[in-house]
Amino acid sequence: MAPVLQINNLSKKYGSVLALNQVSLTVEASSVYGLLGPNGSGKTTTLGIVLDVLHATSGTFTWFGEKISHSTKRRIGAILETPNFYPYLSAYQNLQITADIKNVSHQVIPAVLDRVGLLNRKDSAFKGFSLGMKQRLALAAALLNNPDVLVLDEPTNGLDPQGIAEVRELIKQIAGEGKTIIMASHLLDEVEKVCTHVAVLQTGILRASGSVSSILAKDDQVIISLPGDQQAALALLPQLPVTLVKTEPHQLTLTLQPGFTSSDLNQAFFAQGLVLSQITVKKKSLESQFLQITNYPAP
Ligand SMILES: Nc1ncnc2c1ncn2[C@@H]1O[C@H](COP(=O)(O)OP(=O)(O)OP(=O)(O)O)[C@@H](O)[C@H]1O
Repeated sequence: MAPVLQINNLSKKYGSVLALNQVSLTVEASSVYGLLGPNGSGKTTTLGIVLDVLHATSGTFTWFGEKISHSTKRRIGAILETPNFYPYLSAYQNLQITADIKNVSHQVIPAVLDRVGLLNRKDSAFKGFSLGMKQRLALAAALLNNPDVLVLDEPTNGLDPQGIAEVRELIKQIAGEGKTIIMASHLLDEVEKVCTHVAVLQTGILRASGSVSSILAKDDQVIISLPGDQQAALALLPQLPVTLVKTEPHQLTLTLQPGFTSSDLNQAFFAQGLVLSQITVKKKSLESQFLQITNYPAP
């Protein structure tokens, strides 16, 4: 099956500013793909190009293996900026207008409002909605034509903690129904909580991409507690695919080479008659990984 979105060597210049520099990435079906990067790194530019709002200076992209067209656009729901709903009209009336623009039957509106948890507020005026409710209505509008993929630019920007939690939960639920989601975010924590895959952009350059878990898994540290003979443990380490990071009384901190798990480590010690009282895997946070990828000084 063709990927949902394939981007090949995309570049974009605004005058002398190179906003995107030869970016390539692949978004597979049913993933929640985060475009992560600081302000000005090219996230919105990337989304604008693939949604046909901006023109690339060079490079190509395909949706579902095809060039963008009316029929591929029908399979994409997007929120690039907070939509301009009419403040005095109700949620339902606003969606009627969007449905007419999208040429979708009004019959789907109650189900879509229910989907985003706003059915009980369908007759309330938009102007009285909280920011989180407004964003959920925007998601409802994007879902009206039952797209295969949702494209969201900073979907929780400006929301309070409750609104953030609501919108994140909703995105996860929508993803759980098999839809692909592509979202730009400058929030590491958000990408870590919501996304399955991530591309890290910095000044228009793709610094890293892959599954969030594979990026997080790099250089995980394992802390082992040894009530017994530490010298025997230290003597065993050179025979194992591990690197010793720190030695403390009754405790060693190690990194494991790919493919060698903490349970393999436990077994290797046990086979030598060394019993570990505790193994703790300390995952490298996405933040420290991100800082390393972008060469920012660690805090
Ligand atoms: N219309 C424009 N004209 C000139 N430069 C632009 C324009 N739009 C974006 N840029 C520049 O292109 C670069 C990438 O901007 P872009 O908005 O894509 O980044 P971003 O990662 O989405 O950032 P943010 O999170 O701040 O929206 C920045 O240097 C920005 O100043």
